[in-house]
Amino acid sequence: MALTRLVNLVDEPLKAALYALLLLILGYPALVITYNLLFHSLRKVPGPKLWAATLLPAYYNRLRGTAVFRIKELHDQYGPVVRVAPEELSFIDGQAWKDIYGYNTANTVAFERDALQAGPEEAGTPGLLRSKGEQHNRLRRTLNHAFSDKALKQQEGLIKNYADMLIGVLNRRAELQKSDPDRPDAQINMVEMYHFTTFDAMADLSFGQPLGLLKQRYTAWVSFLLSHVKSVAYMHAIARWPILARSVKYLLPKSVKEGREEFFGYCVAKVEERMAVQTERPDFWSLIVKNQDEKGITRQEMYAVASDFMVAGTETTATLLSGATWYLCTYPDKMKKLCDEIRSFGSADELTLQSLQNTVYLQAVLQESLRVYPAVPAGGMRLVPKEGYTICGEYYPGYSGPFASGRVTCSVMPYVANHSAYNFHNPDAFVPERFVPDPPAEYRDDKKGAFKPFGHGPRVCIGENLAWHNARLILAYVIYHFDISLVDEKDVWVDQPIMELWMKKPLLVKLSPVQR
Ligand code: HEM
Repeated sequence: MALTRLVNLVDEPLKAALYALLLLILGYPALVITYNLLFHSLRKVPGPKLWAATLLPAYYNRLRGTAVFRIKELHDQYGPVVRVAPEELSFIDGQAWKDIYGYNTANTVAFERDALQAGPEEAGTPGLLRSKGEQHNRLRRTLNHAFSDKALKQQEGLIKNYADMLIGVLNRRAELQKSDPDRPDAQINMVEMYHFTTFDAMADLSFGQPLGLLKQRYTAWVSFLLSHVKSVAYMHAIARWPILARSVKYLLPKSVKEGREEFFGYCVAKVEERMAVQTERPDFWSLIVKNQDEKGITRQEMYAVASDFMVAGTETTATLLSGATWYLCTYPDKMKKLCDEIRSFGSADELTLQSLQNTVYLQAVLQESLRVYPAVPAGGMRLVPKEGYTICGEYYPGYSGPFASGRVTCSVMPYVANHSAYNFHNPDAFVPERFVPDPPAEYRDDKKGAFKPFGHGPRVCIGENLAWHNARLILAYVIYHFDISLVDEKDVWVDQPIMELWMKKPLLVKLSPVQR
């Protein structure tokens, strides 16, 4: 009414312009929704109409940290492929890993990573996570030297040093817990402890010096990294709306912007300090610089890569260890089996990278932990090639029409695939036995091809071997030295939002040193 009165006050040409504007404001969304539902190239893909019509349900859930859980329910309802946004598809079949994430060959095409998911560029040049094509191939070739089996053997002493330090800190806390349980520093939050250990170890490998977290309990780095990941999740959501995409950087709160700058500035300074020193220590840069070919890596790329390693190689391993600890405490029979295996070693010195490679149950526990509580739960988004592609036997177009980005995004979300009864029997239960060489009959038909916690293809995690060694060593050390139980046995700790990564709560435990 008020609008009609306003329109009545103005003369005819202006009136016409106002009506046109009104039509545009109301008509454009109606046009987009009609197009998305009735004419879109993905209109026949199963899924709820509301999610297909607009971005709102997908990104409302992403911003609340509930998208992955909702998408799991949608797969239960609609099957192995679901249209989860106007131009986005989610798959859970193991074949989708090969089709979407596989290599470029004579018969297959490597899909490009959807850059919107990684947030804006910090370094002026992409590191490993954001690079594409030839630059990605070159960086991968150069950086592989730091992650080879030979490199890992050389790094063993360095990695063990941090596992030892962790046990030292836990011993002191366990003593306090016994003598004065009410002191705040008698609390043992295993999420924090694992973060400190993996951050210190990764900083030593990336910068030639630790952050000193295990010594000083300085948490700013860890909390910065988690808020950085959260900010990337927000920026990702904003960038999906083309009208807002260009202003993403400016929409960030000042504190987050400053935090990101500080983090990157620190990476630059530490790489510079490290490069000023001639050393034979087997950290990443010794191995990379010594072995690089003439194309090598630029200084700017080194800054970006160091920042990638600190983001990708720390929180992930700490998440795996935290998840494994909670599930083991929640399933005492599994904890007992693991204790029997690890405590059969004659001494802690016998726990080596090599000896732990042969521990069947420890390996099964870590695999099952990554299945039920995947460290990268939402996975990596990819763009369907423009000319379209066949995924799981069905052809999907790569052009999504005149609205939004025009590209079709697709992914396999590890949490969704791993918790689906389509792939796994008893999917929500923690059953390491499904990963031992001769699994119980009911788990023999599990579709293990759907389980790819480190991704697949040309962008598979470069740190996978390092992560396995690190996780085996740290968990074995903790189990060898301590009996662990939860402070609050009723709290379902894994009930946490996912903002790209798990927003982990503190995991408070009681520790008592093993009596031998
Ligand atoms: C449990 C531990 C870990 C898990 C579950 C994990 C998982 C993953 C996954 C799923 C990807 C692929 C993402 C995509 O396809 O878009 C990835 C990539 C990557 N990861 Fe890991 N990661 C772990 C530990 C590490 C460690 C220790 C490092 C060491 C530096 C690392 C460095 C990287 C890097 C640099 C990439 C990007 C690779 C590329 O684009 O070529 N990750 N990781």
